[in-house]
Amino acid sequence: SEKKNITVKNDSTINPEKVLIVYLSRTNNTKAIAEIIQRNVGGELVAIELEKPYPDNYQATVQQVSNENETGFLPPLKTNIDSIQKYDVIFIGFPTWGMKLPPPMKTFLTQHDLSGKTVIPFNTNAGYGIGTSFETIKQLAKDSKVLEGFEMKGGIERDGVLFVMEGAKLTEAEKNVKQWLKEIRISK
Ligand SMILES: Cc1cc2nc3c(=O)[nH]c(=O)nc-3n(C[C@H](O)[C@H](O)[C@H](O)COP(=O)(O)O)c2cc1C
Repeated sequence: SEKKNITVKNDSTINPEKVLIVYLSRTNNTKAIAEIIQRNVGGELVAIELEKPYPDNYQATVQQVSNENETGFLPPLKTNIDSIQKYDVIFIGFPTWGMKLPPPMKTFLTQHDLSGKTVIPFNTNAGYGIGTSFETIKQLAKDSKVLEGFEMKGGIERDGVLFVMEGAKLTEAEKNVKQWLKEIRISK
């Protein structure tokens, strides 16, 4: 069988089987980026699901997330990756929530030992950017090598703009992701 390898900055080569792409996505924009990464790099794609999903209502979710951030509550996950040791490269995707890393991603980073691994963040947001999310990843994955992350504008749920990653926007996303992967020297 044909073995495909991807290259990282330090010249080591890794098997796509050692790549995990884990993501949180409410309206599927970050999911679309995760799928683009998988098409270009390979790897296993895993959606983060909660034991108790957030409300459908946007404002109620904003309020709940704000409370969780204030109290440091880590919402329990339904998703558990018990084979985390077999991965060397972990892409971590999420939307910006309240200009922060969404609480479920804090749960994920707290519950999995990523020391010695390469961690690569990616994000979509409503146009206000990543906030403190990438910084928080560096703090929570302090023994990992955290590479330069990817971000782009996705939906604006507040204004009723949900999924946007189709047509010209999807083409733009594909172009941007490919460019970023080249910059961080991750290629098939
Ligand atoms: C609870 C909540 C809070 C949000 N807070 C922000 C924010 O602070 N800044 C921002 O740019 N977008 C914010 N957004 C918008 C999302 O980041 C944006 O729509 C993103 O593309 C959604 O990704 P998804 O489709 O993968 O869920 C928020 C969305 C939700 C649901």
